[in-house]
Amino acid sequence: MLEKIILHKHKEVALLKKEISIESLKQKPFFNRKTISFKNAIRNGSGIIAEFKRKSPSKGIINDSVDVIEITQGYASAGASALSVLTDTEFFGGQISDLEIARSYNEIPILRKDFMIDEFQIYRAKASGADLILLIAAVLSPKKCLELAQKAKELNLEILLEIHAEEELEQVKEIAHLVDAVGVNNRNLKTFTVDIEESMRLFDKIQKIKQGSKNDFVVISESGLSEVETVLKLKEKGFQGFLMGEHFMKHQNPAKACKEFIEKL
Ligand SMILES: O=C(O)c1ccccc1NCC(=O)[C@H](O)[C@H](O)COP(=O)(O)O
Repeated sequence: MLEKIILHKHKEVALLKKEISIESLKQKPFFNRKTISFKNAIRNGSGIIAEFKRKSPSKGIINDSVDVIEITQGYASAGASALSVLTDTEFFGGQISDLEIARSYNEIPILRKDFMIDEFQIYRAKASGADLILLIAAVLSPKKCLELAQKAKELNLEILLEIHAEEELEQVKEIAHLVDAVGVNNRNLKTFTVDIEESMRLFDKIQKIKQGSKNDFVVISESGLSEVETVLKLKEKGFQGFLMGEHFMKHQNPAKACKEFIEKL
């Protein structure tokens, strides 16, 4: 699935680069805004990163009759530390305008959740109001990952580096000095099964890298989270952030679901 997404992403980005110049992105009002620190927000709040997600390859349509303003404002009022907004259209039904709208109506950090493969997307993330971008180790060579991380830093964006498996820890080592968050994605992208134990297995190894790098990034668990007890177990292990999409979005009132979840933490 990841291969299929990335193949499509290369075509999408090539087309966009023909239509939109980096110079024009630099002229957008959000491009020069002061970003809000995701890392600080995670450390000082509930740790919940609430995701705006209409559909996904694993679940199909989750909720496609949703209003981005109502839901993201609802998440923020519910006590989410940060928002994650999916901007991929083909596989997740998102739009870059979802991010721009969410930015216009919220004052908490926002992750542009997309498959970043080219610096153009980082300029676009900044121009559309993101505070943080996602780098997925499984789809980037170490060289590309470093290049994109450096570009993000140059634009004052924070970085969430996502891993799925132990083999990707090497990549964490390579750019540990640059990242603001390391996330373990519990979803196996071949089988789509989610296993929270993946987070548990990798936590101590990530901590070791963190100590070695002397960079105090936050550690996040992503995907398949739906039980308060699971989040409490992950918190006890040492995880600081929890990325949750489907559990809130499948609810008739995602903001209410988010509020009730955070109240129980
Ligand atoms: O969600 C998917 O099906 C998916 C498939 C292929 C690549 C990425 C995918 N999800 C992206 C995410 O990381 C999740 O949206 C995020 O962690 C929230 O997960 P969940 O709470 O399970 O909706």
